[in-house]
Amino acid sequence: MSVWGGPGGDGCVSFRREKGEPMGGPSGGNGGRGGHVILKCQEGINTLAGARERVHVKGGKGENGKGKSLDGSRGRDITVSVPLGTVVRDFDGNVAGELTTEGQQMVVSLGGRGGRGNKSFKTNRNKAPKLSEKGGEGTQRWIFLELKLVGDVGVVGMPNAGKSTLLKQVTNANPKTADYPFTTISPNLGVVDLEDGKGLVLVDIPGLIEGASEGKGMGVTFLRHVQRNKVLLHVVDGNAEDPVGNFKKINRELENYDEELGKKKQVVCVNKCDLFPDGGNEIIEQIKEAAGHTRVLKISALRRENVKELMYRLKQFADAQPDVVLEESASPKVRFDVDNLTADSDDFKISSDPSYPGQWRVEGMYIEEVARMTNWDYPEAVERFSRVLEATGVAGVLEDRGAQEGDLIMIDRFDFDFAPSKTNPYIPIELLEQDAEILAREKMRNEKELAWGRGESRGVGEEKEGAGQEGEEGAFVMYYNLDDEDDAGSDDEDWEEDDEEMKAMLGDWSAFDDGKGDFVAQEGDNVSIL
Ligand SMILES: Nc1nc2c(ncn2[C@@H]2O[C@H](COP(=O)(O)OP(=O)(O)OP(=O)(O)O)[C@@H](O)[C@H]2O)c(=O)[nH]1
Ligand SMILES: [Mg+2]
Repeated sequence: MSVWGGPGGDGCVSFRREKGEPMGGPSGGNGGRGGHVILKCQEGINTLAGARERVHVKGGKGENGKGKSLDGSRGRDITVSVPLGTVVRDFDGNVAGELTTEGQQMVVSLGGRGGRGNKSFKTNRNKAPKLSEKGGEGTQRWIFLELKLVGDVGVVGMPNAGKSTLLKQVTNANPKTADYPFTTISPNLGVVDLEDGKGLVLVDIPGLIEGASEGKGMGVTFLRHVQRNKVLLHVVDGNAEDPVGNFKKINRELENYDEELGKKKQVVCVNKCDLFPDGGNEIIEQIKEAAGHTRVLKISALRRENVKELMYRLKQFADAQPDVVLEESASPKVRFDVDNLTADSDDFKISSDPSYPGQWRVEGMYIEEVARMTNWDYPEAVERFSRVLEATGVAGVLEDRGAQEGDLIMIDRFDFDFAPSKTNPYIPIELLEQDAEILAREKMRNEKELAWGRGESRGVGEEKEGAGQEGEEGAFVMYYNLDDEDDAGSDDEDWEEDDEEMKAMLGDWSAFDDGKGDFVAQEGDNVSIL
């Protein structure tokens, strides 16, 4: 399944315009974050079929920020319901986690961050910032879902031994049974209702043959399903040519597949005893000897002989065994809920090819994401990006490696000229701290949201791809509010006092004006940017 977090909404650049206050403060709202893609564990779903139908799942787009300091709303989270026991892996097969309890959620793809609007860039140094960020892209990845059947007892044995027949007779399941090997091609789960109200969950898997642990037959793919069962029920066809030999073969395969599986406690039933001329006692004795224990019972699955007795003994035995904790599920190897901006900003790589002098490729999750979120239409944003290059140390390393002014720098899909002397590194550390603060806040909010089980009310029926609220195109919004008295001076009170200073700072802002403003930058105007 390809999962793709929705893109974040773009931040907006706007300034308040009000009667008597032609130049209000910056009021461009932040874009909303894109919708996450979330897997949610739900009882009552028994297969991954629903999830499998959905090859591409994409979170909703965050709404763009608007004028009047209005932040865009968040893109819609998309929740995909999965059954209990779903294991989630990345493209390379690394386990990212496992969903085992009702309501448990896992973010498999984060929505992109909302871009900051210009109000967020306002500082004492720059009270009229003319830049905003673009919304971040959501992470896209392929994930693989696999259902680990969670049962008490794994039923193993040769093909045609009667495993499915037994399941059919004692549980609510109705698997196919037939007089040929490999009738069962995928695992079946059945619950035995024992009279005292307790249930016993049996997992019936396809028959195993010699060499199964090396991939022969079809059993090997299913052996991992029984790895977590507390107990194995080994079904032996007592009517086969060599029941004891078969019994040993299966045990060898289990052991070869996984040492732990080989050691797992077994209960053995010798099936089809209705066909034994001598009642099968001899076979029972031989198997007890081969097994090294006495948990061996003869039954006839078809005639339900001794079957109830077997189930009670199984239940008793299973209850006495400790729960199985598989190492794999205990420690996920990859995480899906981290985004690029929470990556370490110092973690970047610079490469150059001697046959292309003057060209440098900079790679790093953090710096690439900042580049993608930079709105290159705003000179201030470009300037800001240069400063991020300095603050993260990228510019310094480039210089150390011999990069010259005018060299081509490539970051993600962006190319630009290296201009070390042009950038103006005011307090670059503050710049990163400001970013770090925003990120930390956002992260906390996300975590809280997920902890509260946001989206719990969303049913399966709503799992369509959400369009989200599509934001307006373009991040540039001029907001004129000449008549609205109520708003006057509501947020940016300090603005009035600084009016003259502002005019000077605004530089060429009037170029964007529709004629109502009358500020024209003069040579020598102090234009400060952060
Ligand atoms: N006479 C007799 N036949 C049985 C008994 N149990 C199962 N069978 C028959 O054995 C055949 C195989 O049974 P299945 O339950 O399909 O065997 P399986 O172990 O699930 O086989 P695979 O799914 O191929 O691994 C069927 O024709 C059953 O009717 C029994 O106790 N007595
Ligand atoms: Mg079967």
